[in-house]
Amino acid sequence: MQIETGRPKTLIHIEGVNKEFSVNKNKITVFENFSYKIPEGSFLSIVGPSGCGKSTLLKLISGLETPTSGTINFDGQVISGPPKGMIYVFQQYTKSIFPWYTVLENIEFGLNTQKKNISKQEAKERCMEYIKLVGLEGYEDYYPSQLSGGMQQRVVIARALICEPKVLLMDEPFSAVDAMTRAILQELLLSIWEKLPITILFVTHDVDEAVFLSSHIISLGKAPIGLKEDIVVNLPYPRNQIDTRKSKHFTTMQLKLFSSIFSQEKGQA
Ligand SMILES: Nc1ncnc2c1ncn2[C@@H]1O[C@H](COP(=O)(O)OP(=O)(O)OP(=O)(O)O)[C@@H](O)[C@H]1O
Repeated sequence: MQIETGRPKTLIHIEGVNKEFSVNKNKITVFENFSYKIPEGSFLSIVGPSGCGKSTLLKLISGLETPTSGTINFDGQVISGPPKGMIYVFQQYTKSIFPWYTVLENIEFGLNTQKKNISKQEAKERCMEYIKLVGLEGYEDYYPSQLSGGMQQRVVIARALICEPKVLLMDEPFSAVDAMTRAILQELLLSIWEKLPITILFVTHDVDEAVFLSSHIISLGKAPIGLKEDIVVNLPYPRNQIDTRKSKHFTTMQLKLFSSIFSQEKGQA
């Protein structure tokens, strides 16, 4: 990955962003003069107390929300709507896949949004590549209702990846599955990130998950504080759920982030 080969290029540049919402004539300021550079090839997690603006930041980067002022550049272009090369994966996988399509057809749908002129055979081969990548080989003819929650989320991930995005935006993608499935999906996601030339932006409430996955973490303060901590996670890849968690660096970082967010949440409660 880029992050291991010296000085990485900035892929996304957030410059002086202000974001305000108006609700019933009340103004909510989420970001004030927020700036940040996201390195190409990084796995960046965004953490912070509830309501600090994690999802808003992801939506601003994806072009689903517009900054009140300031700019966000992606690959040298100012974002003014959903840019090509970014795909959003939501928490609620059940709402993201088509129940009337099989696994293969769901993934083919992703492919068809990108590549119109490929043969049926070529499309099937490409889909099978991604089905294997997410560990769903043998399930290609199953319908979503015949799969577990974790398997459905794998379908969503494969459908996103087949579009060959430069950036995968994930908003709490594993929060609706049980703890063990989540641990398995975390390892799967890391193995994919290590294989593909992709940058992942990942919103999570779970600092443990953020430390396990990320090369970089930003911790946001209560709105409109914006950036509170900017951390490079110096844990070697490949990581796994047992050895990585045994590391002293893992527990130190996890505790530091947890106490910072917990004290802010407690102050608010
Ligand atoms: N479309 C919107 N209209 C009005 N206010 C909004 C809108 N979207 C977000 N907000 C407000 O912006 C602030 C940040 O919300 P956001 O969802 O980004 O926070 P978050 O850190 O992702 O929260 P959580 O951890 O609880 O999911 C909140 O006060 C929220 O009410």
